[in-house]
Amino acid sequence: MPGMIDTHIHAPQYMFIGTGMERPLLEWLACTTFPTEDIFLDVEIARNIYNAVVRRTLRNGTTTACYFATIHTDASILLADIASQYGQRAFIGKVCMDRNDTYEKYSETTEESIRETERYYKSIAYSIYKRVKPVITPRFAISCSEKLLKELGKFADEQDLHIQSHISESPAEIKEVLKLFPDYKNYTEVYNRNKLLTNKTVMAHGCYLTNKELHVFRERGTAISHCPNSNISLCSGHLDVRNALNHKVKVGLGTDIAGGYSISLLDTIRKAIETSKILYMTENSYHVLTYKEAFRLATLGGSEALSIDHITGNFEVGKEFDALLINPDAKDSPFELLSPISTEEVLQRFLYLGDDRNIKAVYVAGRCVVPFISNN
Ligand SMILES: Nc1nc2[nH]cnc2c(=O)[nH]1
Ligand SMILES: [Zn+2]
Repeated sequence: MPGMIDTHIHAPQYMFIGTGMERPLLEWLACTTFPTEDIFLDVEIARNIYNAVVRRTLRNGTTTACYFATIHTDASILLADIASQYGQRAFIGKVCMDRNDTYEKYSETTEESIRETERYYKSIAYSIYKRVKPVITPRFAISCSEKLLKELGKFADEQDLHIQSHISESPAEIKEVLKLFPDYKNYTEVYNRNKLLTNKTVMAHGCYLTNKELHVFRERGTAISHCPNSNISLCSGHLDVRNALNHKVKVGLGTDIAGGYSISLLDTIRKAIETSKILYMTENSYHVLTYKEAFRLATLGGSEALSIDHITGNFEVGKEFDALLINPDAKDSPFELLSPISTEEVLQRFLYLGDDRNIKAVYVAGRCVVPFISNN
């Protein structure tokens, strides 16, 4: 099958995956996330965690990952180096934040953030990495001044770069954004007026976007990364994917490690279907996401979200070969194939029950990357 695409994952947060999800978003950021990310100033800690996260994502069939790193430029460059060594297709952002009232230690000055983003960009863009690209990464509106947003939007525009951030994830977050940006009519406008919504932008979550805001997303060609595990784990809300798709907004899937606790896009597929079933239970006219639609979101949908659907996402002739070799009958498989079943049923069973034990090999651009090619 085609390789899967994680359109939103925080590499440093792999350090505390599966723990600390008792608090809602803003408290979770202040108490768990910022203190952990802060220690990535130490590149040896970063090396250890980044090696582990790249290996684990690849083994689970993530051929393309769109990563947030931390505010630290050198550790972010190291993540790019590790992804490249293992042969993963990756978009990697040095995180920008010049405002952090909840954990002041973990922030930059506006000038530092801009200067370091340029240094980071140059280091990746002029490197030998063929399939690792830099992403302009304002963390979210709460952690950025208007000046920083404007400068980052300008820089992304000048260099024609990818952009990633978070939007409308939780009610408390939205309330804070509207308080900090009183001259803007909604959250979407904060990014749009600062040139941060383009057809190379991926915004995570979007649970509370209004139809008017979705319309702007459609007009700009901006994508949403649907992160259902995280949305549930942090009690943030639900994205109505059907409505986003009906508005012709590009949608991909994201694990959002470690707001989400599973690194596997198979889990994200399941949670996306389950979220849509929850919405159906409150509104019977709702059309539940089918497993085929969720499979598409994890593959071609992700490539559309990242504007790389001319390169990857399915097996169309002319694209690069990003693929998984699945063995549904693996010796230690988590499911059986007892009665004769159709290929579609095998796929469905793998999507619902399979895991990395069924993924025998992973290819990126025709090169076998699992079993691993790097022995870091
Ligand atoms: N889920 C999630 N939302 C955020 N909003 C700003 N930063 C983050 C983050 O690290 N994770
Ligand atoms: Zn996130």
